[in-house]
Amino acid sequence: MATPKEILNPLRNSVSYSLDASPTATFHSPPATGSFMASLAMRAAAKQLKPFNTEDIKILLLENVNQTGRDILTAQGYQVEFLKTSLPEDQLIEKIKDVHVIGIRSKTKLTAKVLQEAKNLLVIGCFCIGTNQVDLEYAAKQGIAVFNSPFANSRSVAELVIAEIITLARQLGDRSLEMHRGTWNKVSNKCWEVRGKTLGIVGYGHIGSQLSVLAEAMGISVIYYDVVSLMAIGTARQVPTLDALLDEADFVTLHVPETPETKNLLSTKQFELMKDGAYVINASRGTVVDIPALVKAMRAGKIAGAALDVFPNEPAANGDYFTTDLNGWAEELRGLNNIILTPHIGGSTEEAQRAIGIEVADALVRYINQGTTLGSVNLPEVNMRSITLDESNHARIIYIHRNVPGVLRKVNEILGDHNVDKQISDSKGDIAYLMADVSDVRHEDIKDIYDSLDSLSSRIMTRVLY
Ligand SMILES: NC(=O)c1ccc[n+]([C@@H]2O[C@H](COP(=O)([O-])OP(=O)(O)OC[C@H]3O[C@@H](n4cnc5c(N)ncnc54)[C@H](O)[C@@H]3O)[C@@H](O)[C@H]2O)c1
Ligand SMILES: O=C(O)CC[C@@H](O)C(=O)O
Repeated sequence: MATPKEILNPLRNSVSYSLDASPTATFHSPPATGSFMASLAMRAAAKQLKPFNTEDIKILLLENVNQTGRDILTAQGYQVEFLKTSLPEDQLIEKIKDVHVIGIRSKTKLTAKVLQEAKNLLVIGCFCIGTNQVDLEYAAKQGIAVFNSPFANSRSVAELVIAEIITLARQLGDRSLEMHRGTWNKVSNKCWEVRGKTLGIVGYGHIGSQLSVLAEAMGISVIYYDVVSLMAIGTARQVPTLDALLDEADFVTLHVPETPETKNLLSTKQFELMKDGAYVINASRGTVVDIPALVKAMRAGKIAGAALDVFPNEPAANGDYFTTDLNGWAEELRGLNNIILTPHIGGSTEEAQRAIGIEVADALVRYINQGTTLGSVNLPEVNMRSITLDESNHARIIYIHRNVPGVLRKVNEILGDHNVDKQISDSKGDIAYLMADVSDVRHEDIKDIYDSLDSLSSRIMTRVLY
């Protein structure tokens, strides 16, 4: 009968080999820890190997990523450094140099300049919806996967916008401020019910469509404009152009991504096209509204109120000032009536942040441990069933490469001497992602395979998991 030590050996053995060339090259299973019975129970329950040395994985989490995400990552045995704020570029460059994983939210700018310093970086987790803060193309060219949480905070944003629609229609912000200052000002002039009014939603995606349902429940008519043709929910109606929406809507709310096309989507011309006394809500990205033009339109009485949750330049941390140093028009904005200014809190609820923490951390673990790219926003989505504990001499080869002719032939020449159990390859633009599970491989074989793949001219990143 096998001794406890022998039973655990297959896991332990896999720790003994590593390549010096690159920390991204080879990962292997963690040593078994804890009592024998506990380890045995774990083995029996676990279906998947964790094919790498977890202690080697360094993760930097910025911007107060939720505890749920931190717990999942630390439970894997990764070295997790956690900071509540984002970092200025020079400090970010210093920190990113030796980490394998970085977790951010909307404020950390991962530009090409920053990413080119990240020599060990495997994967970026955006613990939010937006990925505009990351140079996705550059990351893909370096073989760095990017994951986000595409809809875990959509409902929170939609609920905030509902609150803002009523708050603006009833001038609640101003009344509350007056009371805080000791002034009683009971007015009904230009205060409205929302029932029977028209909400114009620009961008009918996850958030826009949620909002549509909530708004209709309050007796609001919904129209929407989107660059793609989308099925209307309830009695909402798609309109063919932004101008058509602006012409009809009492409230205009923006739910588009930050792209070159959405920059200043609402500017002087668009405000002129809107109904007199209409309202503007922006909880998408700060660049989507031309704020100086909004200030003018509000001063002229054309726009009766606005709610802004996002700004072109946002402070790095709580407690930082929101001043003209950051955005030249900050004082003018603050001086307006019936304007709600919030510090990018659309997705900031306990529910959303917990769900995002779990979703993104799980995606990171899957990618680190198994190479699965399902849900990646910049690499082709490739998934294969996990290597199981019964398959102790198997290795998973991951070869991220330039999508040029002849690569698969060369890869298969290298893998040809081995038993390839499964193989899958997919491409996205110039980048291709190949995953192959090879059985009956010895440590020497793994090194040969790694070295041979890594020397191909098409190589972007090679990883071997076992
Ligand atoms: N304030 C916050 O805290 C917060 C929270 C979550 C998301 N957001 C922002 O909201 C944006 C929208 O989120 P989502 O989950 O609904 O995204 P989504 O991708 O589900 O929907 C976006 C929609 O916008 C449409 N679109 C793109 N360009 C357009 C254009 N030029 N004109 C009209 N429509 C256009 C798309 O076709 C899509 O249907 C995100 O990109 C993010 O920047 C902000
Ligand atoms: O939490 C954040 O920082 C970003 C929230 C939101 O803008 C998103 O993109 O999900």
